[in-house]
Amino acid sequence: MTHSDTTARRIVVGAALLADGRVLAARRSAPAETAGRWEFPGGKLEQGETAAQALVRELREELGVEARALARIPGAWPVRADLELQIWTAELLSGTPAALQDHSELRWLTAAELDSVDWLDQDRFALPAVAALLTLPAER
Ligand SMILES: Nc1nc2c([nH]c(=O)n2[C@H]2C[C@H](O)[C@@H](COP(=O)(O)OP(=O)(O)OP(=O)(O)O)O2)c(=O)[nH]1
Repeated sequence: MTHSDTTARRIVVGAALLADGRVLAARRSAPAETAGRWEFPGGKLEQGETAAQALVRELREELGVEARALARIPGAWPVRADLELQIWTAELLSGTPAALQDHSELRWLTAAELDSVDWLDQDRFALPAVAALLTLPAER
């Protein structure tokens, strides 16, 4: 292990919350540099937390829902020198998402609508994978 491994980036997990062939996009309300841009709701992992646990906690805090992480979308994208974005698909267990904290608007987007909002730069890398998931035929 090198020195840079031991000072590894912190991880921010974004949730691609899927329901009825749509994914939830959230418009950030702060800070000024990113306000108005769209993202997958989520946040930084806290000490000792897995990405799946952080996702559940953040969606509870930010959207007021109970959700479950499903699978990680392959890839990791640098947000800053000390922070990298990972995106997981997730499903709603209960509740209706509301912009309680950190967001000014929520939208459920189909694959065709994914390009209709101004995503944060790093999130754009994950959009083709999200679009592919949204266009899969239903399992049954
Ligand atoms: N949550 C989230 N953050 C993203 C995404 N894409 C992206 O570049 N980011 C950036 C924005 C922020 O610089 C950082 C996450 O910060 P955050 O403010 O959501 O984290 P947090 O809820 O844990 O808040 P805090 O500890 O800083 O108070 O990652 C994304 O899809 N979701």
